[in-house]
Amino acid sequence: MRLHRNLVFAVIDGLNEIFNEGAYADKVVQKLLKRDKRWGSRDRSFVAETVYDIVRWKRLYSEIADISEHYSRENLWKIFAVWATLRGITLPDWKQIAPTPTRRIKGRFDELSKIRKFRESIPDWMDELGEKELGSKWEKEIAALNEQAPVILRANLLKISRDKLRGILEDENIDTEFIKGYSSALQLTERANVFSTEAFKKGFFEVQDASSQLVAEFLDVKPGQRVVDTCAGAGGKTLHLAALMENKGQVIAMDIYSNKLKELKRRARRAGAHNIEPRTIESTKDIKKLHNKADRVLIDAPCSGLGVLSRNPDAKWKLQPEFLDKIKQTQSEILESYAKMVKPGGKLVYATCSILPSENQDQVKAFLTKEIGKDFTFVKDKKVLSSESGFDGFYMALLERK
Ligand SMILES: C[S@@+](CC[C@H](N)C(=O)[O-])C[C@H]1O[C@@H](n2cnc3c(N)ncnc32)[C@H](O)[C@@H]1O
Repeated sequence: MRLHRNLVFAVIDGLNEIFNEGAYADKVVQKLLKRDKRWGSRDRSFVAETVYDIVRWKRLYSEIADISEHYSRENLWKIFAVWATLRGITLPDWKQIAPTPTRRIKGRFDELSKIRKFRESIPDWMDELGEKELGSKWEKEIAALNEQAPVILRANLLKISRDKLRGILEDENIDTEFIKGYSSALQLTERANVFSTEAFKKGFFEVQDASSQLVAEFLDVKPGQRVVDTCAGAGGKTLHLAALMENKGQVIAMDIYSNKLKELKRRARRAGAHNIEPRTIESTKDIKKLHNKADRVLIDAPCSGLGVLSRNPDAKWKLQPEFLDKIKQTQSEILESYAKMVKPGGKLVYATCSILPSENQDQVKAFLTKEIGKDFTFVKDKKVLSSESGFDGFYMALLERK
């Protein structure tokens, strides 16, 4: 592979923003891809994949390059040289790239690969926490979370069947496969920019991981019901709920951030989902109004996101143990408060994209001992590990109000 100067410079600029300015990798990559209109799809994938790769393996590569905390441009070039060397790419003779001893890099790689926190490129605290919470499963799980996530689509059954969508995408040169056990999902056989397809513009599909597609189904919604999606965000699961309800009944989509709900509205228009009512949560009054009123409540709780590291590798470096303590407190408060919206006989799903029992089954157990929790019976739960499913790590529990 020959390295192109303007592409590698784009990568270095992107890493600088992510490592030094606290920018989110997905936003940075989105911006970088707009930098040069002449870039073809291979150039764009080089930029996106190299940035993500280096973010994912930041700790390992930094150790190999002997870099401590300071990510000066000079150090970013050193990390890039490690990335290229380990991939067998011949380094060009550019002044930014210092002479790089290939044998030393490979030797350091072999040596560091014997220690999990380096091999899997994660902070010490995360490795300790993963082992404490998941025991012997952690080793395989963190390895799976370091794999590049596949691109999965959810066919929007309000507009098209999964079979038809597959054919339409094929006509646009995008090949997909069905995934057994996931009724609306299509997996891309090769990465492609699906957002530029006509099918996307017409609202025929959403990009949504296969594990995430299990959540709305777990809530067992029926057309005509009143469903509250309490942490709706930009609406990934709201749109799925609307489709499962065949546009009949009402989905109240709530979140504390109105800008996310604005995006949800846009997506709902594209998807042809007409039964969604976004409502920003301004105060507890907005929740109280709905006490005992919902047939179904979804709590897709804010969480550590440890189940989706494949998609968001920069979370390894952004996440802090203090945040985890805070978010667990929020999860417990949300569960206790929002459960009151379920009417007698109604159902509640508590879900996270975390793999940690302390954010998942332990939260549900604790909830069931609270005053409101005693009104509920536990029906079932599903713990999705990335190492077992091949998709994002997720948790979902179904409870029923007596
Ligand atoms: C896991 S994300 C939701 C993802 C979304 N359901 C989807 O499928 O795309 C959690 C959401 O909870 C929201 N949130 C955080 N604290 C909240 C609270 N106290 N009440 C309601 N929503 C909250 C966040 O803004 C975020 O959008």
